Amino acid sequence: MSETVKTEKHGFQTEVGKLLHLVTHSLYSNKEIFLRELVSNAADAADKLRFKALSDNSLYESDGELRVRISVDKEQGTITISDNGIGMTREQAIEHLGTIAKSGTSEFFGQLTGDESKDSQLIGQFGVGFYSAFIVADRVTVLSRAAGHDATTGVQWESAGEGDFEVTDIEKSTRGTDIILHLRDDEKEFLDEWKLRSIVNKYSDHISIAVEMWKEEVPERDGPDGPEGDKIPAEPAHWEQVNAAKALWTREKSDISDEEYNEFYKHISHDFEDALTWGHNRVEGTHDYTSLLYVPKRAPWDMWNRETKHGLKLYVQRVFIMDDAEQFMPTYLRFVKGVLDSNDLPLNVSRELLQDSKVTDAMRKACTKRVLQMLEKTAKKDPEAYQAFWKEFGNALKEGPAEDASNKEKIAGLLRFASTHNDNSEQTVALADYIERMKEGQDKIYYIVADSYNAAKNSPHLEVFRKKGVEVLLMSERVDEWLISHLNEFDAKQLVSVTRGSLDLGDLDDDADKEAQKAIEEAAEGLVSRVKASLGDSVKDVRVTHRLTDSPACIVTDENDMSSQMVKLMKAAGQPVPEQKFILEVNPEHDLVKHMDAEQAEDTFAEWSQLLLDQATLSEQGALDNPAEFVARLNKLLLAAK
Ligand SMILES: Nc1ncnc2c1ncn2[C@@H]1O[C@H](COP(=O)(O)OP(=O)(O)OP(=O)(O)O)[C@@H](O)[C@H]1O
Repeated sequence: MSETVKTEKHGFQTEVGKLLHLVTHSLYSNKEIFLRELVSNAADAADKLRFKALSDNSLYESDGELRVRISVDKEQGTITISDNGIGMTREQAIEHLGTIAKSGTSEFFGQLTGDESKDSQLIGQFGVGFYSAFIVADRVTVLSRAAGHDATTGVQWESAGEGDFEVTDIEKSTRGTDIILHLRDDEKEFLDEWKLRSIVNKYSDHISIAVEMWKEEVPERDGPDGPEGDKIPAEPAHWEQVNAAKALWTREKSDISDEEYNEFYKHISHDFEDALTWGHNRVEGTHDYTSLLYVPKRAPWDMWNRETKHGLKLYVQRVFIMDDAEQFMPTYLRFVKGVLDSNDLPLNVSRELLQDSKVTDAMRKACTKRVLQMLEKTAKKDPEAYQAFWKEFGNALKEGPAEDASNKEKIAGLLRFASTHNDNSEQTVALADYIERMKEGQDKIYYIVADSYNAAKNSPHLEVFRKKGVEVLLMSERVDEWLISHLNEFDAKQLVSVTRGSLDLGDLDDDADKEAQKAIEEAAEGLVSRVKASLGDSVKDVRVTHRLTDSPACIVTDENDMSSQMVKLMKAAGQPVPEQKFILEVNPEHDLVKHMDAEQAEDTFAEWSQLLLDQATLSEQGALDNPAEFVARLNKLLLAAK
């Protein structure tokens, strides 16, 4: 019976096609990373096998020495990266090498601009993995056989990196995967063994499995005493280990260079850029573990995608257990990458077991603290780098006070805001900076939350603060209202909204100020009760303002009511919200209010009152329930004033 070799053609998932196009057209400035990516995959395949073999030792097939081998064939113009890791079945090869499993992939491709330099940076954040092979190869052949499967179940996967790939059944006696790169004509420089060796050294030293390269036979040679002396014996051709093959985190901190830390970071994160900062710690005592945690420079493209996996790489006694162990990092620090190697957890630990383990809790607390300390250190030592971090990750950190009450004060110390102090939209002001600049007699931190930076900056509520030279934090991100509802104080100073409740400037107002306010209030009693009578139920209250100097009126949220920003957020989330009523504050010193006060006809006075309320609502909320009615009323009063 003749054997049938089943060959099938498959189209790539659309996104893979796009990714391949970008890989071949945008990544030419950093070609050598293909080796890092493929060796990384080989090391991952070894890790996965080691993990599976914990419960089924036969998977090693009496070959437990896991390694990656790199060889070149100058005549064929190929480089082969060969591992004896977990391998792939035919179905796995089709799925893993023909589709991208990450959620949100199509959104990612939607972000691409067509501008090659911008896009190549984006791909860096996306991670190209296996497809980086096509940077240097115009054809890639993958031969694989899954551990524990029969030699006849091997698969050959082949593609020229365009629309499709071909898979064929093959026999493969050895377990694992060979990736054969048929180099493009202009990439033949990578056939040079010394070049290849130096790239492997650069990228693979910290990888825990051996990376080996073929060393040709060295014939017998003369020794130091020349042709008459002893000969140096011939060295037969052999596979030579070219990396240290010691997991980086198991080494002494003092022996590891920044470059090595960064290479390892790129290995675990697939980032193209160096990390911003990292912390490497060995903990002994009640718990015994090593953590190596990195803060990236740039936010991943899918940081705001709820389904994105995040978390640390978990090892137990140096055996890889799982990727994306999210139990060790709170969500607001989801951008942290790294490795955790525990000596306390059992080797058969599962995600479920991690969920309610005391060991997990302790490590999570400690890792969270470490990251916050790393950030504090960066903020202190390198404010510029911290500012760059804040731009990328600030909005994630702002989720911290709500999620992690025990570290609230620490997180608050790391927050940065725009403020009236520098009067620009850059978020650079720390709460500690604010406190340092507080006025004599000031005991509170004042802030405003509005829909946009401009709305916050120009809000009438700031008038009195500007007049007195008191700084106000300007907040306008969606997450700010959420943040501020969980952050009531910092360094024992209360955080107070300038648009809420009655304004209490405490000792910022001196006795003369208070006297003057009292006099104005008394003089305006009649005016206030007229406005109250004409607006009736549409407001919660009417009173004389102490916040305004230039505007005629403003609306204020009552102390215990939900802020208007929060109402908007809840509405947007489809949640039921109570009807909102505001307190109208009027400024009797303003000419418009004086003019209105002098109006004898009650119905015209009522029109003015409504106009005042609408104006104040507009400048606070940016919209009115019935804008046409407002315009009609305004026109009527303008015409009457002719
Ligand atoms: N040498 C290999 N041995 C076994 N499986 C492999 C090997 N190389 C790739 N794969 C499989 O192909 C999948 C896709 O690889 P690829 O490098 O594109 O992405 P990834 O490693 O999953 O993701 P990322 O690179 O972003 O971490 C891998 O997840 C793995 O399942």
